[in-house]
Amino acid sequence: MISSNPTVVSVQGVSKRFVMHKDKSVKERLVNVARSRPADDFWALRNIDIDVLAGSTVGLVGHNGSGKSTLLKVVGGIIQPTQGQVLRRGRMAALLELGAGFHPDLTGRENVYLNAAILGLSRAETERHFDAIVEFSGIEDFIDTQVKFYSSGMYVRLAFSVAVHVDPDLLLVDEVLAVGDEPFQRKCMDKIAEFQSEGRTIVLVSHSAEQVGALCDRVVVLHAGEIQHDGDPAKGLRILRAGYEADRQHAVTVETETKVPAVAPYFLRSAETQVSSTVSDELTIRLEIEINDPQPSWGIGLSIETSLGMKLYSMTTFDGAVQLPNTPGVHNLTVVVPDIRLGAGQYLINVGLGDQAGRTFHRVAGATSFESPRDDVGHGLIRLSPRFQITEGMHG
Ligand SMILES: Nc1ncnc2c1ncn2[C@@H]1O[C@H](COP(=O)(O)OP(=O)(O)OP(=O)(O)O)[C@@H](O)[C@H]1O
Repeated sequence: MISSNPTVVSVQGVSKRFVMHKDKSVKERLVNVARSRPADDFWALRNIDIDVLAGSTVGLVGHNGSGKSTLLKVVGGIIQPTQGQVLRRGRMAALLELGAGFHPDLTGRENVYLNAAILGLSRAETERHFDAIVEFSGIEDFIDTQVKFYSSGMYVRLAFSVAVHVDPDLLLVDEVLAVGDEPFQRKCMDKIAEFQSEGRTIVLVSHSAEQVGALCDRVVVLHAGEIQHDGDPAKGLRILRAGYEADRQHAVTVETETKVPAVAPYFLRSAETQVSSTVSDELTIRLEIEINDPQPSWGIGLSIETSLGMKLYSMTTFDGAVQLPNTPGVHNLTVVVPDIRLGAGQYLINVGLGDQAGRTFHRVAGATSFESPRDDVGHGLIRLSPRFQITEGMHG
């Protein structure tokens, strides 16, 4: 394992151009031969600089088509950059796309040997790991079947199993893990956690904010082939969500443009959240609200959701008959939620300002977020502190 030089991967000024052939039909293509129509260039990556340090887990996130898989393939040396270079150290194992790496006509067993050899293991080393590889994959009964008869889940099981048993310094994982069933995904997550504790380096592409939030210590957000954020995972996921939300709001705005007043009567200027570490599980939400044009009634709606968008709770001040100020100016409001016992992870708070008639003045999805600390015992959506009582002497 690498320890002397902390950089395992260095992506330097990488850009990747694809040539897009837009001809749609054979006929069109035949017609265009004569005219030799110039192809369109498409830059999937632009000027990417990333140094991945040993022992870190980097998540590549972004909208569809933002360049995540292309970047991972460039890191893995599967495709060459058009500009710039990638330097890598140590043994790498990559799970990039379904189908890559295995030969369809060979059996699972033969592919394990072939794959391990490509990844740099000797035959003797592979033999030593073989049983563990097959056992982890859980496809013992099909190990002597040609892999072209495998289901995509069986395929990923075996490929992941090989990848994690060849002692890689660097593991690259694309969305493929999403193909496995839930128990296997769980197993993969445990394996990845084990890799992390062993100080190995992981770069993964995922659409699951929950997975990225739970696993990564660094998040790179790609947008149209460029780095939009590189660093703090919670912030990266917020930026990603804000992007989704901007797209959604843009769609809404286009629809309702004429109905939105230039100055909202009520406007959320800022929101922040704190989880108190001294008072157990107390959540404090601070809102800064600007009142421009007082209306007969107004209220605040709050909801809490997981980073994956599962709504856990929602309320409005109408439910609680809360007295809110209603004079023009900026007002600071604090909401204290005692005893919020959520499992480890990141949670988002959506804030909406509206009236009882159902009008919305201002709504901000993911206005603020908070991190619930890791629990000592177990894991889940809620935080529990189970106590075990052993009752002895029951058998007389
Ligand atoms: N071989 C290729 N030839 C031409 N264009 C390509 C090729 N591979 C990728 N692209 C284009 O490059 C862009 C980035 O693709 P990429 O697969 O890296 O995106 P992504 O962020 O992984 O997307 P997704 O979330 O949909 O998997 C896309 O617009 C895609 O159409």
